[in-house]
Amino acid sequence: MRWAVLGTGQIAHDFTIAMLAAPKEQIVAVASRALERSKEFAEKHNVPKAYGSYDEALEDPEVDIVYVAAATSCHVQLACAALGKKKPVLVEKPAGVNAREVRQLLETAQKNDTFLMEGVWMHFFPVVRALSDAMKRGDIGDITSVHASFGWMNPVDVNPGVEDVTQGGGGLLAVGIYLIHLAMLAFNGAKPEKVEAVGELGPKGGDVRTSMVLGWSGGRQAMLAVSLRDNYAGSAVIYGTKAKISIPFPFLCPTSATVEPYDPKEMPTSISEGLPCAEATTNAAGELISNKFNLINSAGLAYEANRVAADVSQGKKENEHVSHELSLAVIEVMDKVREKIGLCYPADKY
Ligand SMILES: NC(=O)C1=CN([C@@H]2O[C@H](COP(=O)(O)OP(=O)(O)OC[C@H]3O[C@@H](n4cnc5c(N)ncnc54)[C@H](OP(=O)(O)O)[C@@H]3O)[C@@H](O)[C@H]2O)C=CC1
Ligand SMILES: O=C1OC[C@@H](O)[C@H](O)[C@H]1O
Repeated sequence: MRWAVLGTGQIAHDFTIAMLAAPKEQIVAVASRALERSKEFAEKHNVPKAYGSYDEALEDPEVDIVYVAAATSCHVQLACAALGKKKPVLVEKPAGVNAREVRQLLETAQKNDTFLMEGVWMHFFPVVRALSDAMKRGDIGDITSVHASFGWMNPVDVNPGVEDVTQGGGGLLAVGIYLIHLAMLAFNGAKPEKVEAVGELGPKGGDVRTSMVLGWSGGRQAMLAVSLRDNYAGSAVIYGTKAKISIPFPFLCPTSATVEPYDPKEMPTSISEGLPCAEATTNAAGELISNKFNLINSAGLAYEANRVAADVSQGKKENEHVSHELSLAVIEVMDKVREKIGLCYPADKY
């Protein structure tokens, strides 16, 4: 498939590099609000076309599919514009800043009968798929609780965007989303019935530390924490009645996990799967690119891109693991968390 990337930031770079490990996929265009930025990006990554506006990329008949990699605050507008042109869309997480935006996006995809998926790449890691299968088989027993965290010390002066409310920033939407997805995966996709949260807002308005306790029927719980001010462990444990699953850092893009039965007669099982980008992958200039990602394990973005391309080729309109229903359920939980911690986005006013 021929992809256009909208945006030239950290994840746009990482996705473009990761795609070198997806030989059937081609990035044919990159678009930015500023032509000099898309030109620079195109030169660096050997992308044939550079556009100085997002709209130009959407008008390009040689673009089969659009990856919305711009700031969260413009996801809905850009993704709806692409869907309006009948271009299938992979939109970075979160798909929108609130449930109203995500509903609008899902309705636009349905109205245009065009593929849409929110880029919660965690679901496409082979380790996550294997764990999901193990849970469905009952290897862990009945799941009782999930404990997970992710956090880092964001240098706010250098990277204000990630916590800036005007860009849809804040720890909850940036990373808390994965925590909620993991918990819902463990509880077979069910939405929590109770949502409690404590949060702290930073100087750019976004939350910089949020802890959530989610409750499901039968006393099942998830204890989830995100921080942009502390190096949290970034690991996860899923407890069941027969065994526990441990996913080490970085749980949201994992290359390993362990299933440990409580019965001492049973042996623990290790699951591991390396990243798709081969050590020797090079760019057009023959330089090694495998160590040039901005973010951890970004090579795994190829898993997601391959799956999306396969779905689109098969005429699907949504993905089975990150369904429209799941995207909506998770943003509804995040809306409730935001209410508890007093986090508002400009788009909440409309
Ligand atoms: N899946 C994953 O692992 C990750 C996903 N993300 C998600 O990707 C998205 C982008 O994040 P990231 O790449 O880190 O962010 P960056 O700040 O690095 O890049 C964002 C890009 O968005 C474009 N943009 C459009 N409108 C605006 C605006 N009003 N303000 C600022 N930038 C704007 C800019 O491109 P230009 O100026 O060229 O138009 C900019 O380069 C977010 O939604 C984030 O949640 C982020 C990191 C990891
Ligand atoms: O989406 C994300 O996933 C990976 C993290 O390292 C990153 O900061 C976050 O935005």
